[in-house]
Amino acid sequence: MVLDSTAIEMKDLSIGYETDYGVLWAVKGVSMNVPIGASICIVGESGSGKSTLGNAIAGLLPPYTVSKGILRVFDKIVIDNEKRDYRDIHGKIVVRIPQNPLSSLNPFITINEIFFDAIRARYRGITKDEIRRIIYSSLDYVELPRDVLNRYPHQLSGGMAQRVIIALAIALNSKIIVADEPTSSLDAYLRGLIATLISRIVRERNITLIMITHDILLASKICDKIAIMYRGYILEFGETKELIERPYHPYTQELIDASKLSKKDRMSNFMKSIGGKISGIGCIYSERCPYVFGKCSVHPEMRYVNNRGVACWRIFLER
Ligand SMILES: Nc1ncnc2c1ncn2[C@@H]1O[C@H](COP(=O)(O)OP(=O)(O)OP(=O)(O)O)[C@@H](O)[C@H]1O
Repeated sequence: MVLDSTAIEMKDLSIGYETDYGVLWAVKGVSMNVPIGASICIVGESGSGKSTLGNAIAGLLPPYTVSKGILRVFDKIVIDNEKRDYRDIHGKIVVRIPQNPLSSLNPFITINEIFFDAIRARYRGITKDEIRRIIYSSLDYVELPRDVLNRYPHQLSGGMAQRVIIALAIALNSKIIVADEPTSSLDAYLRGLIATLISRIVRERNITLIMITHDILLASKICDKIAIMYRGYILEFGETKELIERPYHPYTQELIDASKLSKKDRMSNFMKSIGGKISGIGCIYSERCPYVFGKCSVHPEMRYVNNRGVACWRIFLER
Protein backbone atom coordinates (compact mmCIF):
# COMPACT_ATOMS: atom_id res chain seq x y z
CA MET A 1 0.00 0.00 0.00
CA VAL A 2 1.37 3.41 -0.97
CA LEU A 3 0.76 6.12 1.60
CA ASP A 4 1.33 9.09 -0.69
CA SER A 5 3.12 10.02 -3.89
CA THR A 6 6.57 9.64 -2.31
CA ALA A 7 8.77 6.76 -3.42
CA ILE A 8 11.75 7.56 -1.17
CA GLU A 9 11.93 9.82 1.84
CA MET A 10 15.16 10.60 3.67
CA LYS A 11 15.12 12.52 6.92
CA ASP A 12 18.44 13.62 8.35
CA LEU A 13 19.94 10.37 7.06
CA SER A 14 23.56 9.62 7.92
CA ILE A 15 25.48 6.46 7.01
CA GLY A 16 28.92 5.61 8.35
CA TYR A 17 31.45 2.80 8.11
CA GLU A 18 33.00 1.37 11.25
CA THR A 19 36.78 1.54 10.89
CA ASP A 20 39.73 0.95 13.22
CA TYR A 21 39.82 4.71 13.78
CA GLY A 22 36.13 5.13 14.59
CA VAL A 23 33.13 5.74 12.36
CA LEU A 24 33.77 7.30 8.94
CA TRP A 25 30.53 9.12 8.10
CA ALA A 26 30.10 8.85 4.31
CA VAL A 27 26.58 10.36 4.17
CA LYS A 28 25.77 13.26 6.48
CA GLY A 29 22.31 14.45 7.41
CA VAL A 30 20.65 14.03 4.01
CA SER A 31 16.99 15.08 3.81
CA MET A 32 15.29 14.61 0.46
CA ASN A 33 11.93 13.50 -0.92
CA VAL A 34 11.76 11.60 -4.20
CA PRO A 35 8.27 11.43 -5.76
CA ILE A 36 7.07 8.26 -7.50
CA GLY A 37 8.22 8.24 -11.13
CA ALA A 38 10.87 10.95 -10.65
CA SER A 39 14.39 10.63 -12.03
CA ILE A 40 17.00 12.01 -9.67
CA CYS A 41 20.70 12.12 -10.39
CA ILE A 42 23.15 12.26 -7.52
CA VAL A 43 26.24 14.01 -8.86
CA GLY A 44 29.59 14.54 -7.21
CA GLU A 45 33.25 13.67 -7.39
CA SER A 46 34.81 10.43 -6.17
CA GLY A 47 34.42 9.77 -2.44
CA SER A 48 31.48 12.14 -1.95
CA GLY A 49 29.19 9.37 -0.64
CA LYS A 50 27.03 8.81 -3.74
CA SER A 51 27.34 5.02 -3.81
CA THR A 52 26.84 4.76 -0.05
CA LEU A 53 23.58 6.69 -0.37
CA GLY A 54 22.54 4.55 -3.38
CA ASN A 55 23.38 1.35 -1.50
CA ALA A 56 21.35 2.53 1.48
CA ILE A 57 18.32 2.97 -0.79
CA ALA A 58 18.95 -0.40 -2.50
CA GLY A 59 19.47 -2.28 0.78
CA LEU A 60 23.07 -3.13 -0.01
CA LEU A 61 24.95 -1.64 2.92
CA PRO A 62 27.62 -3.93 4.37
CA PRO A 63 27.03 -5.14 7.95
CA TYR A 64 29.73 -2.89 9.39
CA THR A 65 27.83 0.29 8.54
CA VAL A 66 26.05 2.44 11.09
CA SER A 67 23.06 4.67 10.44
CA LYS A 68 21.16 7.62 11.88
CA GLY A 69 17.94 9.25 10.76
CA ILE A 70 15.08 7.84 8.70
CA LEU A 71 14.85 6.25 5.25
CA ARG A 72 11.42 5.29 3.95
CA VAL A 73 10.84 3.35 0.72
CA PHE A 74 7.15 3.59 -0.24
CA ASP A 75 5.28 2.66 2.93
CA LYS A 76 8.16 0.87 4.64
CA ILE A 77 10.67 2.48 6.98
CA VAL A 78 13.83 0.62 6.08
CA ILE A 79 16.20 2.67 8.25
CA ASP A 80 15.00 3.92 11.61
CA ASN A 81 18.21 5.23 13.17
CA GLU A 82 20.30 2.15 13.99
CA LYS A 83 17.52 -0.32 13.02
CA ARG A 84 17.42 -1.57 9.43
CA ASP A 85 14.88 -3.81 7.74
CA TYR A 86 14.96 -4.37 3.98
CA ARG A 87 12.70 -7.43 3.87
CA ASP A 88 10.62 -7.39 0.67
CA ILE A 89 12.54 -4.36 -0.61
CA HIS A 90 15.97 -5.31 -1.98
CA GLY A 91 15.80 -7.22 -5.29
CA LYS A 92 12.03 -6.75 -5.40
CA ILE A 93 10.91 -3.16 -4.99
CA VAL A 94 14.43 -1.79 -5.55
CA VAL A 95 16.96 -3.12 -8.04
CA ARG A 96 20.47 -1.74 -8.40
CA ILE A 97 22.22 -1.49 -11.75
CA PRO A 98 25.91 -1.41 -10.88
CA GLN A 99 28.89 -0.05 -12.78
CA ASN A 100 30.14 -3.59 -13.30
CA PRO A 101 27.06 -5.78 -13.79
CA LEU A 102 29.07 -8.99 -13.73
CA SER A 103 29.82 -8.39 -10.05
CA SER A 104 26.14 -8.69 -9.21
CA LEU A 105 25.31 -11.77 -11.31
CA ASN A 106 26.01 -15.22 -9.86
CA PRO A 107 28.89 -16.48 -12.07
CA PHE A 108 28.06 -20.17 -11.53
CA ILE A 109 24.58 -20.32 -13.05
CA THR A 110 23.16 -19.44 -16.46
CA ILE A 111 21.17 -16.29 -17.16
CA ASN A 112 18.09 -18.50 -17.45
CA GLU A 113 18.61 -19.82 -13.91
CA ILE A 114 19.29 -16.30 -12.61
CA PHE A 115 15.93 -15.14 -13.99
CA PHE A 116 14.09 -18.24 -12.77
CA ASP A 117 15.45 -17.97 -9.21
CA ALA A 118 14.76 -14.24 -8.96
CA ILE A 119 11.23 -14.45 -10.37
CA ARG A 120 10.32 -17.47 -8.22
CA ALA A 121 11.50 -15.62 -5.10
CA ARG A 122 9.51 -12.54 -6.10
CA TYR A 123 6.19 -14.23 -6.97
CA ARG A 124 5.56 -17.22 -4.72
CA GLY A 125 3.65 -20.11 -6.34
CA ILE A 126 4.18 -18.88 -9.90
CA THR A 127 4.16 -21.57 -12.64
CA LYS A 128 7.10 -22.32 -14.95
CA ASP A 129 5.12 -21.23 -18.00
CA GLU A 130 4.32 -17.93 -16.36
CA ILE A 131 7.98 -17.42 -15.45
CA ARG A 132 9.00 -18.14 -19.05
CA ARG A 133 6.45 -15.63 -20.33
CA ILE A 134 7.81 -12.93 -17.99
CA ILE A 135 11.41 -13.69 -19.00
CA TYR A 136 10.70 -13.53 -22.73
CA SER A 137 8.72 -10.32 -22.55
CA SER A 138 11.40 -8.58 -20.46
CA LEU A 139 14.16 -9.74 -22.83
CA ASP A 140 12.11 -8.45 -25.79
CA TYR A 141 11.69 -5.14 -23.98
CA VAL A 142 15.46 -4.57 -23.77
CA GLU A 143 16.02 -6.14 -27.21
CA LEU A 144 18.13 -9.04 -26.05
CA PRO A 145 18.05 -12.30 -28.06
CA ARG A 146 16.70 -15.35 -26.22
CA ASP A 147 19.94 -17.27 -26.61
CA VAL A 148 21.48 -15.13 -23.82
CA LEU A 149 19.51 -17.36 -21.47
CA ASN A 150 21.90 -20.26 -22.11
CA ARG A 151 24.98 -18.22 -21.35
CA TYR A 152 26.89 -17.70 -18.12
CA PRO A 153 27.47 -14.09 -17.00
CA HIS A 154 31.15 -14.09 -18.08
CA GLN A 155 30.01 -14.94 -21.63
CA LEU A 156 28.18 -11.61 -21.93
CA SER A 157 29.63 -8.34 -23.18
CA GLY A 158 29.41 -5.33 -20.83
CA GLY A 159 26.45 -3.82 -22.68
CA MET A 160 24.60 -7.16 -22.74
CA ALA A 161 25.15 -7.71 -19.02
CA GLN A 162 23.76 -4.23 -18.29
CA ARG A 163 20.69 -5.06 -20.37
CA VAL A 164 20.25 -8.38 -18.52
CA ILE A 165 20.09 -6.45 -15.22
CA ILE A 166 17.62 -3.97 -16.68
CA ALA A 167 15.52 -6.89 -17.98
CA LEU A 168 15.64 -8.41 -14.49
CA ALA A 169 14.32 -5.16 -13.00
CA ILE A 170 11.46 -5.31 -15.52
CA ALA A 171 10.78 -9.00 -14.85
CA LEU A 172 10.60 -8.33 -11.10
CA ASN A 173 8.32 -5.34 -11.66
CA SER A 174 10.70 -3.22 -9.58
CA LYS A 175 9.46 0.22 -8.63
CA ILE A 176 12.84 1.85 -8.01
CA ILE A 177 16.08 1.51 -9.96
CA VAL A 178 19.33 2.65 -8.41
CA ALA A 179 21.78 2.96 -11.29
CA ASP A 180 25.32 3.45 -9.99
CA GLU A 181 27.53 4.82 -12.80
CA PRO A 182 25.80 2.30 -15.11
CA THR A 183 27.52 3.49 -18.26
CA SER A 184 31.01 4.37 -17.08
CA SER A 185 32.56 1.01 -18.05
CA LEU A 186 31.07 1.13 -21.57
CA ASP A 187 32.28 2.71 -24.80
CA ALA A 188 30.64 5.89 -26.09
CA TYR A 189 28.15 4.07 -28.35
CA LEU A 190 26.95 1.69 -25.62
CA ARG A 191 26.87 4.54 -23.08
CA GLY A 192 24.29 6.32 -25.21
CA LEU A 193 22.34 3.11 -25.80
CA ILE A 194 22.10 2.12 -22.12
CA ALA A 195 21.35 5.69 -20.99
CA THR A 196 18.51 5.87 -23.53
CA LEU A 197 17.19 2.46 -22.48
CA ILE A 198 17.16 3.44 -18.78
CA SER A 199 15.37 6.72 -19.60
CA ARG A 200 12.80 4.84 -21.68
CA ILE A 201 11.93 2.20 -19.08
CA VAL A 202 11.62 4.68 -16.22
CA ARG A 203 9.32 6.85 -18.35
CA GLU A 204 7.20 4.04 -19.77
CA ARG A 205 6.88 2.03 -16.56
CA ASN A 206 6.65 4.90 -14.06
CA ILE A 207 9.78 3.64 -12.32
CA THR A 208 11.58 5.95 -9.89
CA LEU A 209 15.22 6.37 -10.88
CA ILE A 210 18.15 7.23 -8.64
CA MET A 211 21.09 7.62 -10.95
CA ILE A 212 24.58 8.05 -9.55
CA THR A 213 27.19 9.73 -11.68
CA HIS A 214 30.14 12.10 -11.54
CA ASP A 215 29.10 13.43 -14.97
CA ILE A 216 26.77 16.41 -14.64
CA LEU A 217 26.24 16.51 -18.43
CA LEU A 218 24.96 12.92 -18.48
CA ALA A 219 22.78 13.76 -15.46
CA SER A 220 21.29 16.73 -17.28
CA LYS A 221 20.27 14.50 -20.19
CA ILE A 222 18.59 11.82 -18.09
CA CYS A 223 17.15 13.22 -14.88
CA ASP A 224 14.46 15.73 -14.01
CA LYS A 225 16.19 16.68 -10.76
CA ILE A 226 19.82 16.79 -9.69
CA ALA A 227 21.28 16.49 -6.19
CA ILE A 228 24.86 17.72 -5.86
CA MET A 229 26.81 15.79 -3.23
CA TYR A 230 30.14 16.75 -1.67
CA ARG A 231 31.90 14.95 1.18
CA GLY A 232 28.71 13.36 2.43
CA TYR A 233 26.49 16.47 2.23
CA ILE A 234 23.90 17.44 -0.36
CA LEU A 235 24.92 20.99 -1.30
CA GLU A 236 22.24 21.67 -3.90
CA PHE A 237 19.05 19.95 -5.06
CA GLY A 238 16.69 21.18 -7.75
CA GLU A 239 15.08 20.90 -11.17
CA THR A 240 17.73 19.92 -13.74
CA LYS A 241 17.21 22.71 -16.27
CA GLU A 242 17.16 25.50 -13.70
CA LEU A 243 20.06 24.08 -11.73
CA ILE A 244 22.26 23.79 -14.83
CA GLU A 245 21.28 27.20 -16.21
CA ARG A 246 21.47 29.04 -12.89
CA PRO A 247 23.48 27.09 -10.32
CA TYR A 248 23.34 28.58 -6.81
CA HIS A 249 26.13 26.70 -5.08
CA PRO A 250 29.73 27.44 -6.19
CA TYR A 251 30.46 23.70 -6.23
CA THR A 252 27.65 23.13 -8.75
CA GLN A 253 29.17 25.90 -10.87
CA GLU A 254 32.55 24.21 -10.54
CA LEU A 255 31.14 20.88 -11.79
CA ILE A 256 29.43 22.57 -14.74
CA ASP A 257 32.61 24.44 -15.68
CA ALA A 258 34.66 21.23 -15.39
CA SER A 259 32.25 19.38 -17.70
CA LYS A 260 33.02 21.89 -20.46
CA LEU A 261 36.81 21.38 -20.23
CA SER A 262 38.84 18.91 -22.28
CA LYS A 263 39.75 15.64 -20.58
CA LYS A 264 43.35 16.88 -20.04
CA ASP A 265 42.25 20.16 -18.43
CA ARG A 266 39.71 18.28 -16.32
CA MET A 267 42.43 16.08 -14.90
CA SER A 268 44.71 19.02 -14.03
CA ASN A 269 41.75 20.83 -12.41
CA PHE A 270 40.90 17.70 -10.47
CA MET A 271 44.46 17.40 -9.18
CA LYS A 272 44.34 21.05 -8.04
CA SER A 273 41.03 20.54 -6.31
CA ILE A 274 41.92 17.46 -4.29
CA GLY A 275 42.23 18.22 -0.60
CA GLY A 276 38.96 20.00 0.22
CA LYS A 277 37.98 20.40 3.84
CA ILE A 278 37.78 17.17 5.76
CA SER A 279 37.58 18.41 9.34
CA GLY A 280 34.07 18.74 10.76
CA ILE A 281 34.32 22.50 11.34
CA GLY A 282 32.88 25.13 9.05
CA CYS A 283 31.24 24.88 5.66
CA ILE A 284 32.45 21.62 4.12
CA TYR A 285 33.22 23.44 0.85
CA SER A 286 34.93 26.49 2.39
CA GLU A 287 38.51 25.55 1.50
CA ARG A 288 37.63 25.41 -2.20
CA CYS A 289 35.14 28.24 -2.22
CA PRO A 290 36.06 31.62 -3.78
CA TYR A 291 33.38 33.46 -1.75
CA VAL A 292 34.19 32.45 1.84
CA PHE A 293 33.15 34.96 4.52
CA GLY A 294 32.56 34.99 8.28
CA LYS A 295 29.39 32.90 8.40
CA CYS A 296 31.12 30.03 6.60
CA SER A 297 32.77 29.04 9.89
CA VAL A 298 29.61 26.96 10.44
CA HIS A 299 28.38 24.43 7.86
CA PRO A 300 24.95 25.63 6.65
CA GLU A 301 22.00 23.23 6.73
CA MET A 302 20.22 22.91 3.39
CA ARG A 303 17.30 25.37 3.02
CA TYR A 304 14.84 25.88 0.20
CA VAL A 305 15.32 29.11 -1.75
CA ASN A 306 13.01 29.62 -4.78
CA ASN A 307 12.13 25.93 -4.78
CA ARG A 308 15.83 24.97 -4.77
CA GLY A 309 17.52 23.17 -1.91
CA VAL A 310 20.88 24.79 -1.22
CA ALA A 311 23.44 24.79 1.57
CA CYS A 312 25.28 28.10 1.16
CA TRP A 313 25.31 31.15 3.46
CA ARG A 314 25.99 33.54 0.56
CA ILE A 315 22.83 32.37 -1.23
CA PHE A 316 20.76 32.67 1.97
CA LEU A 317 21.83 36.31 2.30
CA GLU A 318 21.53 37.24 -1.39
CA ARG A 319 18.08 35.75 -2.10
N1 LIG B 1 32.85 -0.51 2.15
C1 LIG B 1 33.43 0.56 2.67
N2 LIG B 1 34.15 0.49 3.82
C2 LIG B 1 34.72 1.58 4.37
N3 LIG B 1 34.67 2.82 3.82
C3 LIG B 1 33.99 2.95 2.67
C4 LIG B 1 33.33 1.84 2.04
N4 LIG B 1 32.74 2.29 0.90
C5 LIG B 1 33.00 3.60 0.83
N5 LIG B 1 33.75 4.01 1.89
C6 LIG B 1 34.20 5.38 2.15
O1 LIG B 1 33.06 6.22 2.22
C7 LIG B 1 33.31 7.45 1.55
C8 LIG B 1 32.30 7.64 0.44
O2 LIG B 1 32.50 6.62 -0.54
P1 LIG B 1 31.44 6.32 -1.71
O3 LIG B 1 31.95 5.14 -2.48
O4 LIG B 1 30.10 6.25 -1.13
O5 LIG B 1 31.58 7.66 -2.57
P2 LIG B 1 31.29 7.87 -4.12
O6 LIG B 1 30.92 9.30 -4.25
O7 LIG B 1 30.33 6.87 -4.60
O8 LIG B 1 32.72 7.62 -4.76
P3 LIG B 1 33.07 6.86 -6.14
O9 LIG B 1 32.51 7.72 -7.23
O10 LIG B 1 34.56 6.82 -6.14
O11 LIG B 1 32.43 5.51 -6.04
C9 LIG B 1 34.75 7.38 1.04
O12 LIG B 1 35.57 8.02 1.99
C10 LIG B 1 35.03 5.91 1.00
O13 LIG B 1 36.41 5.65 1.21
